[in-house]
Amino acid sequence: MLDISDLHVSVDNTEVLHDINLHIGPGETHILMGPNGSGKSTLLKSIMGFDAYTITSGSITFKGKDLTDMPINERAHLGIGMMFQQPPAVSGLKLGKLLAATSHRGEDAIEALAQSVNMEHFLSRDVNVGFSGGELKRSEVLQLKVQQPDFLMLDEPESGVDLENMSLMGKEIAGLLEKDVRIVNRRKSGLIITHTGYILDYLNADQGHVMINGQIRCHGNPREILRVVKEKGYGECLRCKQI
Ligand SMILES: Nc1ncnc2c1ncn2[C@@H]1O[C@H](COP(=O)(O)OP(=O)(O)OP(=O)(O)O)[C@@H](O)[C@H]1O
Repeated sequence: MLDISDLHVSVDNTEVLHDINLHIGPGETHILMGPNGSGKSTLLKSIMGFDAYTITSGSITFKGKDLTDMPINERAHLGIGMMFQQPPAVSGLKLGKLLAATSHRGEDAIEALAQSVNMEHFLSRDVNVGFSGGELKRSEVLQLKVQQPDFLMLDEPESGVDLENMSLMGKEIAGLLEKDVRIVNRRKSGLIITHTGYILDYLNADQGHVMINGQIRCHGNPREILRVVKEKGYGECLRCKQI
């Protein structure tokens, strides 16, 4: 589904990502870990196609199509969706209007989806304006439920979410990734950035990757990576090729 080859990305003329290679097949969920400032969000935003992130060499291919010169809206149309670490607030635009404008769903269908994540009272509020940390994340999940992307990128879905809401979020994200569908029939894929690994309590991930200083330095079993990082820190990921 997603193929990244020899990717180099610059921000403000400074190279942030160096020689990234990543393959995510249909139905697979991958976890991305790494220290603060190592380039994880930069990778997600480069895949989404934000202007500030310049691909200086290498390629990103999604469903066989080269994304390099494709605008964000076309990438979203092709099936890429993203939950931001810090979603932007949009004054003057109601959440309900945004959801109606970005989908073919009617008011009743949007209301039902909003109820499923306890967000029905937020449809008449400006997008993300004054939302609490947990409300922001539920708003992002709601937008993804409306979009139903084939490839989900989640940037720290656990941050700012209380335990009760984490359970709701975890189950919703597992649903978006079709974890209830048999693996041979599952088509939805995901790439999830996590520092804590709490999301792994709600869904199985197939692969884990560790990014350090703009390079993916380690691949392996996500839970094993989490255990080693908790016990020994990211330095261990530089010492071993494969956890
Ligand atoms: N728009 C930008 N302008 C300048 N520098 C940027 C920009 N975006 C990212 N960077 C820099 O690129 C580096 C990687 O940032 P990024 O947000 O990708 O890290 P991260 O691994 O997601 O970190 P964290 O775990 O703290 O969220 C950082 O040094 C950051 O300051």
